[in-house]
Amino acid sequence: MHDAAPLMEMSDISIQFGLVPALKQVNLSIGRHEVLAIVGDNGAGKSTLVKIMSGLIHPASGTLFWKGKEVSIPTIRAAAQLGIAAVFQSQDFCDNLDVSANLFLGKELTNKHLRRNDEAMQKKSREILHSLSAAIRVGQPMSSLSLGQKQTVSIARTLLNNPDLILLDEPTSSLSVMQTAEILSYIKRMKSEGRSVVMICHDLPDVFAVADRIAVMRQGRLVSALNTAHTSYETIIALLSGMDPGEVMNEQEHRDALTNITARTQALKGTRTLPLNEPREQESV
Ligand SMILES: Nc1ncnc2c1ncn2[C@@H]1O[C@H](COP(=O)(O)OP(=O)(O)OP(=O)(O)O)[C@@H](O)[C@H]1O
Repeated sequence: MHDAAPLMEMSDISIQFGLVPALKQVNLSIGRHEVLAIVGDNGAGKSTLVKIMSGLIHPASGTLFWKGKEVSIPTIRAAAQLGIAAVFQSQDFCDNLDVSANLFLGKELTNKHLRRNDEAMQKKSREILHSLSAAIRVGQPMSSLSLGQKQTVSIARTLLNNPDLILLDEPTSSLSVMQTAEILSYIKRMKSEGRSVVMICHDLPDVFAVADRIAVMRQGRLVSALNTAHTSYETIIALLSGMDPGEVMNEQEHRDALTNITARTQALKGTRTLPLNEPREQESV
């Protein structure tokens, strides 16, 4: 494994559902300690891409690298073993159980007599919620939680295995302004703990509030992946609406986007070390 390699690299990833090409030769890297937002219209391929990262579906072609090493991610369990955890939109909770029991749903801790160890689960749940600064009591019934608090529990669940990469599918959709602010603060906190986060998001203010880079997808292609600090709402909207990257990017964006692919390939082969903050483009068309 190469410490300087990106956390994950997706190279030439394609997949088709029947006659529908959902992803077409997508090249995308996820840096260490990076928040990457994926934006795009309905059907652009965002969820499919994230499902491939999470082991839910498998690409028809292309290669995945994890910390510089080629991997396949055939199952969610394989993803978890690598250090990848995901929150998808439909989360199953048991409303009759408390927060701690829901956090450990399907992964219950047991004592030496193989009985469920509620005390240990509550202790760990408290630690995780505290690490997020979430104001939720572990003994609270799930049914008493707001939508935002349920989303918090979903995110807390991902932290059980101490993952390096957390995948969030529209984590702020349907949330109030305050709830959204809370979820965004958790994303920042996870990054500050050294994790990387990939989030699919339709809301550009949320994207600009937390993302280090923004990957724009359209019709199964990655149009561009831009440093948030060097781009604007106008550029992202223009890319989303189908304009050519060359037409809408400013000089700095161009510089980011043109960082040469050879360096990236050399880094993958271990022959050159890319600094972590160096943009890893061309992650585009
Ligand atoms: N299981 C599937 N079977 C058939 N077609 C699928 C399947 N999953 C996705 N697709 C198709 O693949 C394309 C990409 O879908 P995907 O869900 O990845 O897009 P998306 O960008 O996440 O869209 P949305 O924002 O609406 O969730 C779409 O045309 C979609 O209809």
